[in-house]
Amino acid sequence: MNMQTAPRASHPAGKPEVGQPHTRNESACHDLSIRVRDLNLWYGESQALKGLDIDIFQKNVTALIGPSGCGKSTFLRCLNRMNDLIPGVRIRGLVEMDGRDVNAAKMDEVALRRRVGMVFQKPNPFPKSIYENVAYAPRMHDMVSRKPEQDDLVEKALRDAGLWEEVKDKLQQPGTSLSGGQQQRLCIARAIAVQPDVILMDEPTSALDPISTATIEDLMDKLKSQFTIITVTHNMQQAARVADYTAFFHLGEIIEYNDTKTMFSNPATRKAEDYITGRYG
Ligand SMILES: Nc1ncnc2c1ncn2[C@@H]1O[C@H](COP(=O)(O)OP(=O)(O)OP(=O)(O)O)[C@@H](O)[C@H]1O
Repeated sequence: MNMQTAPRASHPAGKPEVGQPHTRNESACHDLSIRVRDLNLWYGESQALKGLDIDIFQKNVTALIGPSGCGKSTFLRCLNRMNDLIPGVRIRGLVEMDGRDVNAAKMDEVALRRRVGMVFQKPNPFPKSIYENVAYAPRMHDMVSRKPEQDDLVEKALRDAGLWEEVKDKLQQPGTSLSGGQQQRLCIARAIAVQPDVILMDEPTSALDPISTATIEDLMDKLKSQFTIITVTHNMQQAARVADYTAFFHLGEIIEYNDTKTMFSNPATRKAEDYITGRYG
């Protein structure tokens, strides 16, 4: 890992105050993908995110960990404005992607969601063929005009998602006819087909068997050369295996954020240590 790109604690001398996130040195931000400052979110009267500060780096895997209900999925949805679809949600604070305010009135939400793909816990292919699952969005975004171009794009996305060899002879079969692990790779192919900058993954392997899980983890490792990946996981071994950086959430706050190796070998806060070692949550 390039240490210049590693997140540094805002308190490099030692342990930060509990509740005070580590954030990266702002002077070296050439590889920054997402910058979040003082992000707060309320569902009605209930505050789910409290003053989040975090920098997320391009072409790395960042894992979001923490006990159930601490705000990981809510935070993920702030990055592609999916919370806008939930009635009663109020958001205050800054989310910048490549220097542009995601919540600005002039931000085109459709364009934003093209740049920020999402993969969910439960594989959710469209009720269409394998081919159409991948081809649909690029066509909608006018990324392809001719059929051969579209065929190439579908093949590339399926290859990049590690699924091509398994489906190349049955592209017209329904996406739902695949196994759960294959469906999840199809959803990843669908997400990457529009060439996003960022892929959000919300517990992408929690519905999968260990072999499919390992396949997706290997895939994440490969895909990070092309995409910035942010993943929510309850599986500590998975975070340790796949993530370059890890953020520990607790009760709507980011308590600790660091490179994964440091987070798992030498957590700076007691809460993160207790969670990682299974003494909490
Ligand atoms: N649509 C919603 N309406 C109201 N409250 C919500 C909504 N979604 C989430 N919440 C609340 O916001 C808080 C954070 O939830 P969130 O789903 O973001 O946590 P999480 O860390 O992803 O949890 P889990 O690990 O169980 O998926 C919880 O208290 C939850 O009940």
